[in-house]
Amino acid sequence: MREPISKKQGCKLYPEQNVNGRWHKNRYKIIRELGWGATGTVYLTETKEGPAALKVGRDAMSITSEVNVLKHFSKVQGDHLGPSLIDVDDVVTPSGTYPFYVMEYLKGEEVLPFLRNRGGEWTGIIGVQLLGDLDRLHRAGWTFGDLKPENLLVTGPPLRVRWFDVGGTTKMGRSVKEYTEFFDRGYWGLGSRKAEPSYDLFSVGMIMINSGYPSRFERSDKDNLKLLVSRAEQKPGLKPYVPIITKALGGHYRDALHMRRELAEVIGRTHFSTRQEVHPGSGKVIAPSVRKPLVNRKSYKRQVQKEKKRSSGVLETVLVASFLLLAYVLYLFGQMM
Ligand SMILES: Nc1ncnc2c1ncn2[C@@H]1O[C@H](COP(=O)(O)OP(=O)(O)OP(=O)(O)O)[C@@H](O)[C@H]1O
Repeated sequence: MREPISKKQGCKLYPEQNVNGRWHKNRYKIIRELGWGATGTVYLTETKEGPAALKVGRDAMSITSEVNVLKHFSKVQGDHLGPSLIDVDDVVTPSGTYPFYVMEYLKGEEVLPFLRNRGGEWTGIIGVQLLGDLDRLHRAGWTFGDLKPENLLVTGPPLRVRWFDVGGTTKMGRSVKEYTEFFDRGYWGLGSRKAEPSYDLFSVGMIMINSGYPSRFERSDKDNLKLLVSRAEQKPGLKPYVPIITKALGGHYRDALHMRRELAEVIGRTHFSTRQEVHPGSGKVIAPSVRKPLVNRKSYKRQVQKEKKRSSGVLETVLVASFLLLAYVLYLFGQMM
């Protein structure tokens, strides 16, 4: 006898089971469970068009509310805000009738492991991508609410952060529907749970801190802003972003674009600036590593002659290095768009 995939949800689906939509008559073959949350269980399924994710819920109300958010997202902007919606229907099983929806299957890497294996610039790049998406969402009158690494995936190539679990998305001005303490400014005593842009920007700051502290940490009884900033300062990968994190946690950004612009500037300044120096004799650009101290006139002349001989090689190296750097910068900036 087959074992149910999951016992946590009302409706149990099995590998190889076919789910037949009651109204639209589409058929979905269940492959395996992807995960489960408060409103239902998500399965990987096979459709005529390829793999998809099917979420079956316990009650129609929460499923309808998620479907409405996904529909709204697709109107807000093409393809980054949440998975695209494919179908909405009911399935009839021996234990009852359950609502389900089918969405784009997001295949990718979890954000924290992704960042752990890359340089600090990627923390900024993921932040820039996220802030661009948040800006579109905010301008449409919504806040994401429960923004945390567990609700994000890095898909690609091209590498792109994507969101799922839209259950916490809340209309501006209301109280956020769902939150997770570490990313919630209310928990840290640094603001209210009112759904507004600064609520999500606080969470972006906390996601950046979380990238340096994967196991997270608890609040203190005293000044939590000071605690969070000092934690960020202790991680070399986060250090360049400390002024931005501080402003986000303090609620000083008026919108996501403002924070995005400053973050992009810091990435450019910190990770892609090269200190080039000009050789006093030849006037050519030399890399800092080949520069030698000039002691007196004789040694200076000798050094100039030596440098002249070496300069064509150095120039070549500098050109190749600059070209590679430029290619890398263009690649990374391409990822931010
Ligand atoms: N479109 C998708 N593509 C791939 N995996 C998905 C997709 N949607 C959800 N998942 C997986 O299924 C899990 C459960 O998702 P779901 O949105 O139901 O709940 P949650 O975010 O874990 O919890 P809650 O709804 O309680 O906040 C996710 O953690 C993710 O691993």
